[in-house]
Amino acid sequence: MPKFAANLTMMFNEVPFLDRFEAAAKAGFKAVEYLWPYDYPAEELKAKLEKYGLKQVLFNTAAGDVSNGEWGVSAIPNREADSHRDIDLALEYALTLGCENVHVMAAVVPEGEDREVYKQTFIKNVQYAADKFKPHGIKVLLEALSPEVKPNYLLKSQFDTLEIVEAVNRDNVFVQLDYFHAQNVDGNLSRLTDKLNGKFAYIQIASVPDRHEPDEGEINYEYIFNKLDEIGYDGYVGCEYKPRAETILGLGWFEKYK
Ligand SMILES: O=C(O)[C@H](O)C(=O)CO
Ligand SMILES: [Mg+2]
Repeated sequence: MPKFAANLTMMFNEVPFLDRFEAAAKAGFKAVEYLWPYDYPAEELKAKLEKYGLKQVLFNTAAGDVSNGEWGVSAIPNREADSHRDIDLALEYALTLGCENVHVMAAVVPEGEDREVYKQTFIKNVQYAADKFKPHGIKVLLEALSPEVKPNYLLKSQFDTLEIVEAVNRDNVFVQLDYFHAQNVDGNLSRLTDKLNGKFAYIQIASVPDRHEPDEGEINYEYIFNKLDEIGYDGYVGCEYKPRAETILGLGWFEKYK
């Protein structure tokens, strides 16, 4: 049976971020993910995790200058210093929070820029992250994002991500398989899961097309969860969805997995 993590960036928005740890624990979650921890001292977040008996299972490297269209810097040429600074900071937070997975964000490739240069830049920076994280048992996760969510992001298809994972050639680098993006871009989720088996170490879920709870839309998540059990997937499943209404009202799907 999958192990679920509440995404505190997208869920429980009824309360301020620091109160979402309690809300997630009260709702029955034992693990949490969120996009970025950097607005808070790591020790403050660690105290929340300990108080509510939660495991931190994922967060991202910094997004960069979002107001200027950035969504990750580790694939941007001539920004290696920023990338390594973000990776080092992520390592500090991961060690304090006891988090074993860090999603190293790539970058948006502006129109007219050479995607190949961005790709080669990303490979080198991911190797840096992998080598820094390895001694601490921390995995590097790489994720493709659908153009609907993030136009011109370097990684679009799950196979773009797999190509980078294989080129990086480190044993602690894996695909972060977000079925919402995978359905929007690649489809054929059952066969995709088989093809990526052994190459992914983290899953995220949301309905398609509306990115809500996994009990609606075109993905049969009950079937997917059974498939993950069949292949022996023992990682986490992040609930990276926008609740239709108040979060707790949409958690009926979760009852049987608590
Ligand atoms: O948006 C997503 O699906 C990613 O998981 C993320 O955290 C930032 O793009
Ligand atoms: Mg995701």
